Amino acid sequence: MIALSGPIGAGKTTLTELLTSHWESDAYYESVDDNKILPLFYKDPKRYAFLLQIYFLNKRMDSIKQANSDARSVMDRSIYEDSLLFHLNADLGRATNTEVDIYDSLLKNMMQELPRLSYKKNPDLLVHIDISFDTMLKRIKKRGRSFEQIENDPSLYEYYHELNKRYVAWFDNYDQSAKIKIDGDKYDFVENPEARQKVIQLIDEKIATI
Ligand SMILES: Nc1ncnc2c1ncn2[C@@H]1O[C@H](COP(=O)(O)OP(=O)(O)OP(=O)(O)O)[C@@H](O)[C@H]1O
Repeated sequence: MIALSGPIGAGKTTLTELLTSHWESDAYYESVDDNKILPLFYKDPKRYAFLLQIYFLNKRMDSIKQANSDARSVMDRSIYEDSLLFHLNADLGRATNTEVDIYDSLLKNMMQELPRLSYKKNPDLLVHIDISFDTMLKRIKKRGRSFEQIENDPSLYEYYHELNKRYVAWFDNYDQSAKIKIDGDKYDFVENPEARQKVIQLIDEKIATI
């Protein structure tokens, strides 16, 4: 089981498609278009931050349960990034300390590996797509989801900036599985076929060492 991570617009969905078609394995996407809480959250983060996180935890746990049976299944986002996003939101005053404590202990409880459980919840490999803040902004704009646009809400600029910054330490500290970082600025696998081949090769080489 492979989990992808990376900031908004890093290309997680595209890389999930590339890898699963390369390996002929199953992809597990968390659809943004069907998520009814996400636009509400962007409109009123303080009110919906905690509910959104519970929604995501539930969805990601579902994917983990389905994906674990296949060594090459790919999930388009890691459950641990949700925690990064929630803590950022909490630091911005959009969740209370009690909500954060409950969330942290729920995540820990859900992800604890139990010796008698027939399946493992943590991925075999985390593939992190690192992109610069500049690339992140360009991709968000290009994709054009209205609720993500800075033109509609200028405070998102700071939010995205801080999120991009926190991802660096998040990846450095991540220790739930083997991990590999892909330079998404250098290898634009979304647009460039050569970069696609290179990224697949890097990931295949990493898997061979696990
Ligand atoms: N745990 C979370 N808390 C708050 N917002 C979240 C969380 N997870 C995802 N989001 C939001 O959901 C939207 C989709 O994010 P995500 O990075 O999963 O997909 P994406 O941007 O389509 O990724 P990619 O372009 O890399 O395929 C973004 O607006 C992001 O901020």
